[in-house]
Amino acid sequence: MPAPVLMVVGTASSVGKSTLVAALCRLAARRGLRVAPFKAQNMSNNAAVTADGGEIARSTAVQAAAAGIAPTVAMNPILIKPEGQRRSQIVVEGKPWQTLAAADFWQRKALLWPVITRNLDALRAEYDLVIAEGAGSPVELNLKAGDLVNMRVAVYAQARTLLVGDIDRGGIFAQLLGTLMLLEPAERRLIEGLIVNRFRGDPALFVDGVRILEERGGVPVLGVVPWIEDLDLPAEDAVALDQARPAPAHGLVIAVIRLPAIANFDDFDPLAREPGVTVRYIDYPSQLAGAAAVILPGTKHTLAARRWLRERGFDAALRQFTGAIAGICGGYQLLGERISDPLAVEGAGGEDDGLGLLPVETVFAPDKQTTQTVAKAQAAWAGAAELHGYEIHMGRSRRLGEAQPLLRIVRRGATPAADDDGCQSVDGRVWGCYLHGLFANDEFRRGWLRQLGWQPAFDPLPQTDPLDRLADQVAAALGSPVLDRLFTISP
Ligand SMILES: NC(=O)CC[C@H](N)C(=O)O
Repeated sequence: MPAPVLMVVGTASSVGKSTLVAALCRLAARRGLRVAPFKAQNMSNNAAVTADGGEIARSTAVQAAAAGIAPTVAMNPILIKPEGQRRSQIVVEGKPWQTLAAADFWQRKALLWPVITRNLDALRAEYDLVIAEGAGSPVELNLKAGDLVNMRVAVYAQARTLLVGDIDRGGIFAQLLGTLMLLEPAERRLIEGLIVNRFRGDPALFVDGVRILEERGGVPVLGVVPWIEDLDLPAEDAVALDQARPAPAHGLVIAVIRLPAIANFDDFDPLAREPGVTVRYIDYPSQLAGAAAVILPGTKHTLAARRWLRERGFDAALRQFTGAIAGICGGYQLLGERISDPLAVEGAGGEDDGLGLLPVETVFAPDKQTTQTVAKAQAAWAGAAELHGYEIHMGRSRRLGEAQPLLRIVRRGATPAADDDGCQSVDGRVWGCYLHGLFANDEFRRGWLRQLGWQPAFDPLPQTDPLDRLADQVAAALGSPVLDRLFTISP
């Protein structure tokens, strides 16, 4: 018997589906179930790399961590990575498939349905329970014919389906009842209940709301989940950056330039978590004022980001900036002298000068490098500990002349390596490399921060795993009888 599927769909994107799936994964795992997350298709430039070098959405990797398992490409068989200008790289089962304009993807989508069912079936054969996540709203009526990720998956798996709405953005009745109304009868029958997410204040004040939803909707409200402050999980996509309130500038300020098609910006979450450090996402050179360092993050479209930096006046501003300058992956490529994409691997390709802050040249290759990578830093401040991170890039960079590397790669996946990566200026003030996840390494992160003048005011308190905190809150909101029912695996 294939494992049952529990599915979470939402009334819109960013209503909290991913977080709820992560919470349910942790709660099911706590009950001893072997549980796996699944999202048929995700659109995000925040990616993770699996042990065998496949690329999947970061949010799915977080859900796998919540389930206590290592992520695999089966859990997110299709990942769409937008490059801007309505083009995206389509990653299928962890590897780039094609780079397509939106209209062409729409034409070719149907080819991908067997990929989705094959991977979902495989998870259902391996685990006791699969918790699947939809995308956006399941009733975008104009897009429904091409659906690969919402009710088509629910119907295929006959999934018990939860519909989540976000009360914080308002219109909760229209969100939930409107969505129910627009589902086809065969889809509607799969809806096991509603969840009201992000409720601020006392849920006792919403009892009338619950009654009205149940009367009008004809399905139970399974829980009113409170607004959870500072959850600190990696954001699913760059929408989160637009919603983030500007952080008050106190202590040491690190500016991160919000490049077009910004990728893997959760690289900087560990910096923001340090006491006395503020990470400020910036759009204009004037916002560099007061920053001790500036970071150029990854980007899915390096040459487009290059032009954007020039247009915004960042070239001169970065030359005049006296603090530290760091670049990760696409950001590292941008710091170099030259960027060439002769095969138009990204966008329309072409070539351009880089910012000229590191003696490095980058050429794009048709094959993508995606690996979990272990390295050692070649800078005294960074300490001697092994650094664990991951690489996701099409570009290959080489140092010019006598330039110093930043890292010595010692392992990629299971394979020992002995390559240099990255580059640092002679005075160490400017550096870049390909390793995402670098700042999650404590010795490296704190070493760099100390270089910038940071002195931890106090040792950070050991924190409870945010996934446990999240799971506890969701468990309290849903209650044991509901969870017992949702996690019943034999009919
Ligand atoms: N993750 C990244 O920043 C990727 C950088 C660049 N777009 C490349 O593929 O090489």
